Amino acid sequence: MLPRIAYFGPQGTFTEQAARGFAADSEVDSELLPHDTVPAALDAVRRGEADGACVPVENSVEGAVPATMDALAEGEPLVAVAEAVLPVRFSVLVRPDGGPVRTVASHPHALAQVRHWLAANLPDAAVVATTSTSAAAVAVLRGDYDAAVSAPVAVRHYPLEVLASDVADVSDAKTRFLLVRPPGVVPGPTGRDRTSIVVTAPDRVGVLSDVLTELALRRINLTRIESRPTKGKLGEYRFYVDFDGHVAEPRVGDALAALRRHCPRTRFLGSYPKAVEGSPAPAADNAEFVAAAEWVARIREGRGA
Ligand SMILES: O=C(O)C(=O)C[C@]1(C(=O)O)C=C[C@@H](O)C=C1
Repeated sequence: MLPRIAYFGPQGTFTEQAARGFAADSEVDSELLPHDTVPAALDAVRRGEADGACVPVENSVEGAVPATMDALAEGEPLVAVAEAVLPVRFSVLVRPDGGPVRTVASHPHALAQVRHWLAANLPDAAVVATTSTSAAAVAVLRGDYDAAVSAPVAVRHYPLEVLASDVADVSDAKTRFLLVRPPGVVPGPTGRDRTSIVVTAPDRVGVLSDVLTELALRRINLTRIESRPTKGKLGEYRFYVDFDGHVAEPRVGDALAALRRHCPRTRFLGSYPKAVEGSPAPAADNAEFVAAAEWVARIREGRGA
């Protein structure tokens, strides 16, 4: 399906592992194309140089990945067709000939997940942010820094030594990744799907409440809501909303139409199978919505009341 998958690299990131999982599920052999930033991976798809891109969206400890949120809300639309959730535990990598660790580098999300470990084990090391966990490993190899907080697989790609493994302040931390591609036919519902949208709320009283009410009225379970500034006017926000269900389901379609009436700048970011079971599958009471829509259709056609 997706012969070329761009991902947030370089090689050895958690995102590469997620991309490998998506590639393994694909019916065709996929080539994986590393990019140094999330926007670069997404732009490769927009330019037609890749058929899809794998990007991180949120981490259970540090929250949303802003680079991904912004890049999905802006530019040519892309839609998610699959998600993956990976456990996140880190290795601290050093050069084999390295001396004392005075600097330690990683992606800000990774550093935030090992803050306590660093304070306890490398209290004197200066902490430096890099574009990704693997970019930190590359920089250590180059001699720019002394240690990298990386994905455990990074040591297979770079000739570094493991100073510490299984490092994580929160032992069951997880990161969620999306596989996105240009808009096309939405994969069919599976009965345990998630829909993602981004809504730019007009500046009027109660608009966010209207958005949430449209979902609640249709008994649609909200799984995430995040806000980010639009970067235009101060005080103008986008809301990233994830909920259970698939655009093909009548009540989800109804809700999306209602949201679009409240907020004309609503962007569909995809309906895709959930990677983790959580809230109850929404398929159970879809029947009510289908039956009610059929009742209205019969009235309109003069076949009932
Ligand atoms: O740098 C990486 O290895 C990534 O895949 C990025 C990322 C993130 O953006 O959250 C992914 C998982 C970890 O939580 C830390 C970093």
